[in-house]
Amino acid sequence: MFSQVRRMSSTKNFKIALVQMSVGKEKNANLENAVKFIRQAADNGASLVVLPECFNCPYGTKYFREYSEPIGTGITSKTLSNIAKEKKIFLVGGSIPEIDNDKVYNAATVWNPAGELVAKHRKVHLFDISIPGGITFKESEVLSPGNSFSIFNNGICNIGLGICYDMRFPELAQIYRKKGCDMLIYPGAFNMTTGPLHWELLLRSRANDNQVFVAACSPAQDKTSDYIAWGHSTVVDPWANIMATTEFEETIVYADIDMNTLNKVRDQIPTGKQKRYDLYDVSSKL
Ligand SMILES: NC(=O)CCC(=O)C(=O)O
Repeated sequence: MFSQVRRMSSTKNFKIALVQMSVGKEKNANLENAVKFIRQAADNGASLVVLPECFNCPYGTKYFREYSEPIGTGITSKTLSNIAKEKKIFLVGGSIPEIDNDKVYNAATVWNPAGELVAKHRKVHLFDISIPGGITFKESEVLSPGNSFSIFNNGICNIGLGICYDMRFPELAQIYRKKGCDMLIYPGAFNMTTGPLHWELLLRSRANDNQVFVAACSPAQDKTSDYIAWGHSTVVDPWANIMATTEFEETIVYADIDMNTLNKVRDQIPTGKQKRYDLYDVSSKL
């Protein structure tokens, strides 16, 4: 029922690492910190390394334009490309504020082991919420939304990308599954109001709805920053089990991804084949 975008290898396993790093106001220091953790993750056997949302810039609308840079030619792209090539890994470069034709996007990049850019995702759903006594945030004051789906293949499976608030939209995840994805990755930075309530629930829901692996990577918590991140970088399997997680500290979260897990759940609870597309549909317009 679901199309397959591309299968490249008979290997069925790989190790993923989520770098829950501290992010401060010095862009160069953030880049150096990211590189240090990426090296460590690769040396510990990870072939796919993920950075958090906004890993080179504090998360806040007042910072996005100032820290923005073009993807491809900016210092962050060069740094990520070089380290992916040096360690021969796939690298999901969290997200950064990207500038393009004077518009600013919250954009994730993916680099292959040759250091080539293989995917870019601009956050599709902007984080505009207002919870009195909790949190008010309006990304759309500064950012423009992306308008596309973003899938890459790490030689083992197809992986769909979203950024943080994107995980609240089950349709995006469903379309990725329909397009043949076996894993979803969300660089993200939830907060102390919605994090405790929804972060794990959303990750496990997207995994369970679609029978896919889900990984979400947050910055570490910094109580002195304007925006206090929830942390809790997490990997969930297609049964909705939490495979690996953490709390607030700077650390790396590792998980061994085994595609046999995915085949088992899809055989044993075959919801993918039981959809009633004669009654309903969720479809991509692209
Ligand atoms: N950076 C974000 O998109 C935050 C999303 C969030 O906290 C939420 O509750 O959703």
